Amino acid sequence: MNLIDPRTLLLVANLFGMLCALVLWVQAKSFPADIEGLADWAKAVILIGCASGLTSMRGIFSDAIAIVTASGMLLLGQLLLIIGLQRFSGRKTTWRPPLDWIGAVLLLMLWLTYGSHSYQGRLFIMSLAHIGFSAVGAYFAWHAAPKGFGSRFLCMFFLLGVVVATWRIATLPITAIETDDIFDHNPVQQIYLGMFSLGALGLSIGFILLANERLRLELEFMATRDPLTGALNRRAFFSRAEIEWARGMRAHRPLAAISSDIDFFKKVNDKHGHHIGDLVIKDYTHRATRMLRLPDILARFGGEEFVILLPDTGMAEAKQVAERIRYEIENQRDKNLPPYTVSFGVSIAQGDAGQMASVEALLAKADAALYRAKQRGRNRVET
Ligand SMILES: Nc1nc2c(ncn2[C@@H]2O[C@H](COP(=O)(O)OP(=O)(O)OP(=O)(O)O)[C@@H](O)[C@H]2O)c(=O)[nH]1
Repeated sequence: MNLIDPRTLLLVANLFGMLCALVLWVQAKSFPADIEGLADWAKAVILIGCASGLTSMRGIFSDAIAIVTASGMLLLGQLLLIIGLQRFSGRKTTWRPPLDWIGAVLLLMLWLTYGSHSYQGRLFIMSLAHIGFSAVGAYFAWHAAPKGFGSRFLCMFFLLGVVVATWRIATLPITAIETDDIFDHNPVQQIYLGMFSLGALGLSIGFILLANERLRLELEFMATRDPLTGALNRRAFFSRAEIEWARGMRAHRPLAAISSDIDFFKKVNDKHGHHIGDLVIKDYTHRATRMLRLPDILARFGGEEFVILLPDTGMAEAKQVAERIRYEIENQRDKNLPPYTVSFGVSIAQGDAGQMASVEALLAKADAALYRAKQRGRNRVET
């Protein structure tokens, strides 16, 4: 029975696989350096493609090439998929036990080819190795960030690899005809080959999707966040603040803004160096953020200057928040950082139309209050 010519299917799937390798290669060259693993995947897909190509040359090339070398390339390709995923996830790469196992499998393959001439034995061993790699791949794909469609798609194709190889082992006894031909006309073998070829293609597409999702998140982060602290930048702050402003006005709810500035920050830099200055800025961001509620927005406007927006918050409460942060910064010191203090200026819009014209006007009032706090000795809250 001939469902579809297996050689044709293998050839077409490999061709698409090579195109995916090209895409992965271009991505590896053009994506930010911290998105790792793409080059490993490109190499892996090429290795797996070449292994399938050699396999399809059974009878033309010697068994040492068409069986043993092809199996070695296939296993190395599968290992590279895992290595690529480990790099992508920022994990330590594990070459060593897997390379030893691959060596052991190849010795066994040599014996099954030239010693016992067991086609079924070779299928069994290779399916077993495939189950192992696919299961590990599914684990890493599931845990890869971002946990979006790409990670799930990739995980599904690895799991499909586990299922297909398990099914192939389970059907070995009922297809136990010693044909010694990978392209035998047994439908189980044809489905296995087809699923295997499409599986490699699906994995490549999954990894491309995953890497693209990571890139999109990184670009989004770069466009909206301050790189030093991870706090919102000025542009992102205003787009969020406009929404809160409109919401507050419509519901007649107050909206508070707190401007803050680290005191004598120039001295911190001069005395302890720019690196410690950076750590102080990060420390302030981290600790102030921890003391805010979920709808509150903290943004770094540049240097040591920060703005906090508190939706649905009146003057007394906003002043309390600023005072709490000021007190915490002054009294709960990180022993590895120099002591520092922060000044605050608080302003609110009551939520009544006509009372204050815009977010900019609200911030200007908070800045004026901050200026007074600096004038009146720093390390204080003014309204
Ligand atoms: N380490 C570090 N320093 C920065 C950064 N951005 C700005 N600065 C420094 O922050 C200092 C701000 O100094 P000033 O504006 O004079 O204010 P100040 O010394 O904090 O004095 P007051 O605000 O009046 O209390 C400058 O020396 C800047 O070089 C940054 O990202 N990292």
